[in-house]
Amino acid sequence: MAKLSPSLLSADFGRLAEQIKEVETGGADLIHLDVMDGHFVPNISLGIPVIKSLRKVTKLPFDVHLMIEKPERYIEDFVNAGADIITVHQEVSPHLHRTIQNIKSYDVKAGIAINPSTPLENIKYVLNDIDMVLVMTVNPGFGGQSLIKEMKHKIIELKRMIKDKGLNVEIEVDGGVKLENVREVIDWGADVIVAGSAIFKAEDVIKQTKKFKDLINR
Ligand SMILES: O=C(CO)[C@@H](O)[C@H](O)COP(=O)(O)O
Repeated sequence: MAKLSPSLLSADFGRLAEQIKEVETGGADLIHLDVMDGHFVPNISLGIPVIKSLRKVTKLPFDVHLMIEKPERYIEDFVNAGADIITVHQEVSPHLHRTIQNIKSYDVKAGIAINPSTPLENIKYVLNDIDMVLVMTVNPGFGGQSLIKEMKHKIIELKRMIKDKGLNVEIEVDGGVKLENVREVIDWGADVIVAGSAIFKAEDVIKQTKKFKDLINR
């Protein structure tokens, strides 16, 4: 069964604790935290102290997506802040294998994120070492964009690669996932669904999270 990881990027930043409780009540499986540095992506979001404070609010796993340059410098800080999964971008990690080893040395799950234009070839030789691939289905940096249709083929191909190698690697799909297309995205091969604006911009966040869960479990 696929899991739901609501992205706090579209939440009300003045009520983050409350909004986490709402998606938890609605049945969220993880909490997706987007960290942006204004360099790798043209936006700045939240960082280590915010994650540390939010860690007291819930026991749900923290799925931390680092959209930052030189992520290897901050792995220990994010572990100490309470991350359960740390995902770094392939595009900013020339020593990706070393960074993965570093994440795993803390007993935390390691994910690799790839931008829409990044080929699967770039992660082929580290697939054995990771727990998750985060496929960006929008250009990273902002919530509320539309899913890039071509990513369907990437997700299907990645699923086949993982299956052929007999690996236990999850595919997380991030960007433009709505109630209208979540079933389709799961059919392509998604194991973890990230949804930001489709959840937090809804009038009733608890009800909307439940709707996502119902569709995912169908
Ligand atoms: O990483 C990102 C954006 O860079 C995402 O996690 C977004 O926050 C997803 O938002 P929606 O497309 O679901 O609104």
